[in-house]
Amino acid sequence: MVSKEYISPADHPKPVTQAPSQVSDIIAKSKRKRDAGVASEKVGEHERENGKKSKRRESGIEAENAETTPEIIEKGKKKKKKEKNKVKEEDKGEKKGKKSKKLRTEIEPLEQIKEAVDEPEKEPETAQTPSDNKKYDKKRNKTKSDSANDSDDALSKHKSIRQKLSKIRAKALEPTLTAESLTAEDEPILVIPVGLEPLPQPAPTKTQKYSTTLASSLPPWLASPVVVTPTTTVPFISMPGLSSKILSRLDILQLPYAFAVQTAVIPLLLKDGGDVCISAATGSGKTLSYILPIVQSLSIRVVTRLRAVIVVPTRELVSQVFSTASSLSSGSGVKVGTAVGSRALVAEQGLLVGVGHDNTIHSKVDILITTPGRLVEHIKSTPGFSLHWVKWLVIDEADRLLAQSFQEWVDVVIGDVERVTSGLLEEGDMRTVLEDLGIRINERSEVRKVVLSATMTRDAGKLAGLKLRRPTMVVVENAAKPGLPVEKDEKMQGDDRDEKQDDDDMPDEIFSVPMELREYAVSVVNTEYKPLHLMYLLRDRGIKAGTVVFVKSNEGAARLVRLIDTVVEGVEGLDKATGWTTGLITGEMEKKRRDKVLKAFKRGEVHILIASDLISRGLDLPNIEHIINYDIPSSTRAYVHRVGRTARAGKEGNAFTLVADKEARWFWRNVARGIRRREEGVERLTVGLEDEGLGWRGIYESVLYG
Ligand SMILES: Nc1ncnc2c1ncn2[C@@H]1O[C@H](COP(=O)(O)OP(=O)(O)OP(=O)(O)O)[C@@H](O)[C@H]1O
Repeated sequence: MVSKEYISPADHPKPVTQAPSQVSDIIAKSKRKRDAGVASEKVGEHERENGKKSKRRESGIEAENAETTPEIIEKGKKKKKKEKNKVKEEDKGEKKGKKSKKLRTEIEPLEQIKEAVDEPEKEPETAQTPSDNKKYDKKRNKTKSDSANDSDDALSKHKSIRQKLSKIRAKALEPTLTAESLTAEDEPILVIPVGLEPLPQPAPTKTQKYSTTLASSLPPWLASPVVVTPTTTVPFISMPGLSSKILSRLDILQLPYAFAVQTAVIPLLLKDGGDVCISAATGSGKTLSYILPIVQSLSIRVVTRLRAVIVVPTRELVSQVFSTASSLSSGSGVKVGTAVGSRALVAEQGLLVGVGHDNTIHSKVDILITTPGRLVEHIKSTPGFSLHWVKWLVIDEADRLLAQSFQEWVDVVIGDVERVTSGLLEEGDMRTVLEDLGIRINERSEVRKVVLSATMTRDAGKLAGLKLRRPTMVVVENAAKPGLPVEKDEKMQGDDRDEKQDDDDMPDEIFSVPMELREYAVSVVNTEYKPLHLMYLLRDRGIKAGTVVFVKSNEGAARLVRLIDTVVEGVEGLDKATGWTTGLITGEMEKKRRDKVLKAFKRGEVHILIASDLISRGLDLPNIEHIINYDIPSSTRAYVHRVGRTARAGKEGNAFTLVADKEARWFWRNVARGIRRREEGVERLTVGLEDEGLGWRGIYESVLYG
């Protein structure tokens, strides 16, 4: 049995184990210098402190003397009084400052008039109660007893105030928009309410609101991404930095041209740099954009160590990414492994780590593709499983993964890789000194995070947990038909929709679907006959295969399969005429059964695949031509992923959504208008029901009502 004790921090090789003696001398000298600098700074501080103390002593002596001199007492009182007045003035100013800007602009001229007119009465204003009056008298007496110099000062001050007031008065009486008809004789108090009346304002337009919210609420790296148009393409052979081995693999795989996302992301990841977030439509080739640089960078390694971890949300996606990584790395010696919850943990541990002759534990894989929950299990309970050497951390379908906690996976995984990184940063001090001396050292680089989705969140708060370093956002976007950002309130009003499910759409997010996708809304006149609408649609559009029908629940999906099968069986020869064979795939099925159905669908033995949202993300099946949203998706984001199972890698595809009356408002606002898509937009379709008791309807009715 392997034990965790085998991996002590001392076992981890450090980038620099021993500095050359000459170097250590220099470092020691530089340290002494630094220490001396700190010491002299401290002396300086000490001296400053002494200076302050002596000043304090001096003022202390002054104060002592002052106690014995009546003139100085008087001066002190005056000073206090002045300070008191100053505070009052400041308070007044602060209160004024709190008024809204709008009110200020409207009221200010009026207040100036009011102050000017009220000025002579200002003093009595402060003495309203008998006690106030006494205080006021006292104040006056005190003022009278002031020295002759002071009264001269007061006189000149008073004069200058009066001059200022007359200027203000003159200015305020100039005709203006707000106080056009005012004169000095007007009673200001009567005029002020006029200024409070709301001024006519231009009605705020929705477009303004969207653009400002989106731009202003984002940090600069999210607000100004690297934008690539989806039609951009270059031959891999002309892409700088690709090794001959990789080029020959691409050649074997018959992939001569890089897709748009790959043209931007591959060169970025081949160079050193910060983390990268990628937002590109479904089926645009995001997987290859990160697998390729990872495989190339690892193909020069000597020892197998866990250096890349790719996290995806489902087991199906683990298999899919594994297949891309394996085919690209074939012949390079890079070892790819998977970790998924469906396998026994112990069996999987044996596949991921092994014990060498010298009893040291080593990783059996360079790249691990895993679901988040299983990754956490290995971190916590697999002896010798370590993220210490991890150079790449990929989070695919990031918006979904970040929305779900899976044993607090973000904290556990990021916490683990951050520990490694912070260790490197400490070593970085030493590195800087060495590099300053012109000495290059071999170093491990920081963990590089690659975060992807077709509906990448622009919520910086959600991304914060990933602790991104110097991030760059890459967006593959067409500007053909800009969609309006989704507005949260609109969605929440969506009839019988589940608010919680809608929560993953941020207000003001903009989504895109592939340009090759044609979209239709099929209106469901009578929801009782919804399954029939689906069947008529299939029949009328001549759809025979390559179709995935999305249903909102596992139960609903299973029910729909039974219903269609029964109706089809009820009409003699119908199954032959339509050519339909149905298959079911939902989350509650065993992985083995799910794989079987998917394989049958891939082979074309299953024509209509009825599925829950389990396969709505990432799944890449080349023969999907049609997507049917039998149940309306739970959010705009969910719609984008569902329909993205077709029209992939530049191929054409169709998406149909059955829309009941009560869902229409939400659909047209959020899906039809809220997504960037081809010029044609979403087309309306209707299917006509047969008369009662006739044709398929007759069979359907007899199945349901006997
Ligand atoms: N350069 C290329 N040339 C031809 N085909 C490619 C290229 N890159 C990727 N593909 C193919 O495009 C399809 C879609 O790629 P991928 O699954 O990576 O899309 P994606 O952007 O991850 O989509 P999603 O967001 O739905 O997961 C795959 O079948 C893949 O093999």
